[in-house]
Amino acid sequence: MNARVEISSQTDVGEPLITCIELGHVYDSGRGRTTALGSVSLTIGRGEFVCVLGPSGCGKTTLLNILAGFVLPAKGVVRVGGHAINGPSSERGVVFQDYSLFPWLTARANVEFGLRMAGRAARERVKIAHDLLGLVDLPDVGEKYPFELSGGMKQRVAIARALATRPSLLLMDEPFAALDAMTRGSLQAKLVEIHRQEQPTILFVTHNIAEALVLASRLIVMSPNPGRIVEDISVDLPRPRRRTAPRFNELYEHVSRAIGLETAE
Ligand SMILES: Nc1ncnc2c1ncn2[C@@H]1O[C@H](COP(=O)(O)OP(=O)(O)OP(=O)(O)O)[C@@H](O)[C@H]1O
Repeated sequence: MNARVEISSQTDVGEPLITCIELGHVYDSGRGRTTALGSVSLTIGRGEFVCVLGPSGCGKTTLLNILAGFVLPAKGVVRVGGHAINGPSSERGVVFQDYSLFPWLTARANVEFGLRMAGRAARERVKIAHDLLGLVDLPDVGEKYPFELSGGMKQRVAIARALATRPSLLLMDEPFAALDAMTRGSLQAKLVEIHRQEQPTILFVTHNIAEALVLASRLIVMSPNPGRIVEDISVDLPRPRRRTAPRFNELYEHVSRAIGLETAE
């Protein structure tokens, strides 16, 4: 039976933090041009937790990299906090899938890195790193190097590092994709808790529909050729989210269809 599912779209985002107007990007590799983003218009409010979903190649990472300041868009307008993006900034914390910690620095020095770049005093850096390593449940690993940490621990340190400068925006590109299911579940719960406590705006790219439904208050579903937004869904599930709840499954099925998946993951 294919029951009709009521889906509410996001309408009121409160005070906007991110504004994209007809954002487009084309990669020209010399061997051909790829339109990674067609025309993306999007407003994200302060404090929202937004997951971006969509099949491979629909432009999720490109959108994230534009917001991070790593990629200059070919056309359109993009503003964060009312300002145009000119490059990377400590206002925007970034966490990638592959941990991307500096291997020659201890966990504590990794967390302190952005603060050091910003010229913050040593005593203040030590205190912030200590507090953030506590927040991600790693109070005792400060003097360890990345090679001494598990994948889940490294990703916790990467989250602590991204939070150190208290960015208004946290950009996360499949940060838990390489982790086993148990570690992934515990980091999802940790991130929900961090969002509740610190209230950063989070833009989180994932392929995993269940993960998006556990985390986000809003889902942006994208489609490829060219990359564009096809659905903007308000996640009306109470917290803590239960994967067995009928509404969870309804939304799961709806998003699967929007992405073009026939079967559940
Ligand atoms: N540096 C690049 N040079 C040329 N083409 C690129 C480059 N980066 C991405 N592309 C192309 O742009 C399109 C969008 O890529 P993007 O990585 O943004 O998609 P995605 O949705 O994040 O994919 P995935 O889920 O597989 O990570 C794809 O067709 C990709 O091949």
